[in-house]
Amino acid sequence: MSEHASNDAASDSANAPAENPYGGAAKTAPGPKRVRTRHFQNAKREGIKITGLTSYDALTARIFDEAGIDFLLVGDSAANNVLGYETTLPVTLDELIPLTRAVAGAVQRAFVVADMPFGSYENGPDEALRTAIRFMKETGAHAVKLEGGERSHKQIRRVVGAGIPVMAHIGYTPQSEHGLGGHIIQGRGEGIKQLLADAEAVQDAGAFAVVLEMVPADAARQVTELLEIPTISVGGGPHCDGQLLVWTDWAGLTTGRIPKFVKQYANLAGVLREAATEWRADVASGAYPTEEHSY
Ligand SMILES: Nc1nc(=O)c2c([nH]1)NC[C@@H]1CN(c3ccc(C(=O)N[C@@H](CCC(=O)O)C(=O)O)cc3)CN21
Ligand SMILES: CC(C)C(=O)C(=O)O
Ligand SMILES: [Mg+2]
Repeated sequence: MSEHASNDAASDSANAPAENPYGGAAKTAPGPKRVRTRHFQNAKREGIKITGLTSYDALTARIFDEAGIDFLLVGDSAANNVLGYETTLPVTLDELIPLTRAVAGAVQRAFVVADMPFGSYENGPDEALRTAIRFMKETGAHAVKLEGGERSHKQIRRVVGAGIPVMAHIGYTPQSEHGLGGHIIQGRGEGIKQLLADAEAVQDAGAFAVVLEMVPADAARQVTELLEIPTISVGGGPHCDGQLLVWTDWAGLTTGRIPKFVKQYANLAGVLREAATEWRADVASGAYPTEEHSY
């Protein structure tokens, strides 16, 4: 939703651009003052790319908001990236609520999406609405996201019917890793039929946007052309209406294996490791603290 090329960040050095004395990118992003669901629709119509990053805390939320990222997803990927679980399956609604509140409380412009965790909506529309209401009441998020296409149609419809915007998520759905048999690309070959059916289903149910995770670029292009609502790619190639990445992968903070679809825009793990090593040495040698850091 910015007029700027989406890879502006790549050309910025780690140092702050001159225009902002506080560091970081421009304080005022182009486009709307506060992003709303209609801006997602407008962006698709006008061919302006939508940008999203995950965020799990107030500090990163403020930075990404200032940089003009259009939406922040408080992903259940906090399971991996904050809480240290192997998969997203164990994380609970009670664990995600405080993280979501931190993000929603820190933004001025970005649209905040709360990711419904495994076990908080599959039982049916009543459970889905109960979960969505808790997120909206207790966190200040602007929308919820849940996984599944045809299988989640009733849940999406009920939540949307209560006035809560829903971002859908089809293709590879990490909460069903074991059902899908691993981290497997979806929508390949005959799989395109299910992907298109899922896409139609979530649009029909009233979702305002849909995440396409780990699907071939051509399949994502077909979905994007088929739907009126915007498609958001996470490993769905360049033809989608928007792009989303897990911030810790994108910023090089994740130290394990990262998916092939990620492009790293920084090396935070390296920066922090170096800083910690230097600080440890300074404390050992007495170089820190000096008088200027003492009372
Ligand atoms: N740090 C992190 N990044 C993510 O993208 C992410 C999470 N955590 N947690 C929740 C889900 C899980 N996701 C994943 C997890 C693994 C792969 C993966 O291993 N992909 C391989 C194999 C692809 C293939 O089948 O060939 C890859 O190289 O992309 C992809 C997405 C996406 N989400
Ligand atoms: C990978 C994205 C789409 C997600 O659902 C998450 O971060 O939890
Ligand atoms: Mg998720």
